[in-house]
Amino acid sequence: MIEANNVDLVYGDGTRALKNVNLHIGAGEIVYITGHSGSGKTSLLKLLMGMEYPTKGHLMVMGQAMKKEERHNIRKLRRNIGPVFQEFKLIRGRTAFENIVLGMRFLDFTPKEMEENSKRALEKVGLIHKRDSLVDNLSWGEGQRIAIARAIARRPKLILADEPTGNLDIDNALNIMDILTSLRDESTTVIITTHATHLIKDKKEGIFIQIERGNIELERREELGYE
Ligand SMILES: Nc1ncnc2c1ncn2[C@@H]1O[C@H](COP(=O)(O)OP(=O)(O)OP(=O)(O)O)[C@@H](O)[C@H]1O
Repeated sequence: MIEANNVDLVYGDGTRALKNVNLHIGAGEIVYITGHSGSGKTSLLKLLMGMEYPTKGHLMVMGQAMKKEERHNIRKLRRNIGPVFQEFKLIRGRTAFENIVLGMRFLDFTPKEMEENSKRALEKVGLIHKRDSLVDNLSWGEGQRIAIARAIARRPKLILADEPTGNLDIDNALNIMDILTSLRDESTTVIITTHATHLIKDKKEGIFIQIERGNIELERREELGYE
């Protein structure tokens, strides 16, 4: 699913945001990335989405080489990626349902599939009762859950969530974490960044990656034994 070999990311002003990153992440994994503010978490997700390109090294995402010359193909690859970023940019003046459907446009879904996928996504985030509410009237936490619904309704193979719990209170934050963790299945990989390590301390399976100053300092893989 993701193969990074000796990847560096240097921004235009010379900031070396990622240094020698090596990563091997398979399909159906759950990955938690932690690190202090400015450590490089968002930069890593930007590389995985093709919003930035490696300055050095090789990066493959779902079989696609992530480099500038491949821009056209990377645009197609994005159809299989569900981003959940902190500024979740819901479209005001529209309902929760409309926002989710708008996230599926241009993706070859039939109207019936759009309807069914949106309904399933709203159920998954526990907000089916807000289907016809204007997003303007939702709480911040509800808005974030609609943003997750919008990302998953497209049935992406890779979900990238950047600080998805923002400044939510602990109960809401844990709820969002649980929803995101539950999206992982055999074919769907979920990657979540957070600076709030207490939100993942009870997670018993997954790949735990710690980034500091652009370096991957620690990588731990935990598998849950099935009885
Ligand atoms: N477009 C840019 N141009 C120059 N430097 C940048 C750019 N974006 C990020 N940086 C720098 O790269 C480094 C890593 O930033 P990044 O946003 O990836 O960190 P982060 O771990 O996501 O931080 P936070 O938790 O605060 O969001 C920081 O030093 C940041 O200032």
